[in-house]
Amino acid sequence: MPRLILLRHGQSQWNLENRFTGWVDVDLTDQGEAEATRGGELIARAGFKPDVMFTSVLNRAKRTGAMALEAAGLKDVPVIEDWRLNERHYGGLTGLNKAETAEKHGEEQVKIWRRSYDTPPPPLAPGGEFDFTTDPRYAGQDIPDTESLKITLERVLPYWNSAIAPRLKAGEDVLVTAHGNSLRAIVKHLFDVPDDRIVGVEIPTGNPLDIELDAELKPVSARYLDEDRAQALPALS
Ligand SMILES: O=C(O)[C@H](O)COP(=O)(O)O
Repeated sequence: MPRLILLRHGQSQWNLENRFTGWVDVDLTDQGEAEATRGGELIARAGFKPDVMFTSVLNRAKRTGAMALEAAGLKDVPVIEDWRLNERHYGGLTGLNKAETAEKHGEEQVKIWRRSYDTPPPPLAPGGEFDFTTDPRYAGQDIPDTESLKITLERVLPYWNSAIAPRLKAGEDVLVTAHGNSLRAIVKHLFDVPDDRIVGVEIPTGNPLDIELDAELKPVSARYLDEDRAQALPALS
């Protein structure tokens, strides 16, 4: 049975500062690095040896994956990176402090922007500090200026179907190191979570989510490897 581990990056500088991050390339904190290493140790202890690692193009995910593989003694695992595994694009909220934004717009509005399935934040104004359209990593790509989880899923899922699922269907084991919301999109798809229930799914930083899949890639079992930092998982159907 194919085995999939989803690993959200370790704590980033802007997780610590409570700022909307999205596509900004902030690095891991010391705690984030420790979480990545611990994630790798747990992966090794669980006997997981991925055939391939997929990651986003953002450093916090790439570094978490590299540190985890190193800690697991699996440095030689091939790595494939793609922007479609990036964090959801936080649009005009990018860079703002989450608590200050809640004071300004109200808790309820910020919750809608953060956790509703299909309400995107306001778009990012072009030409500002966080305009990614000139970033060479996205050259030639039709990139968004804001994303809800639904929009995020609509670019994660084609990549899942074309690049990741075929490897699992071929019987390979796969590690995906990515972000809170790109991983929520994958979890929504795999566990068939209804639109109004995905609000309750939170993925902790640096805690490997170990999922055993059947031949049709339906989850057969799922658990966080660090039980002390686990969050509730959707029911297996
Ligand atoms: O992009 C961000 O700010 C975080 O990584 C995820 O944010 P969220 O908890 O608001 O979804």
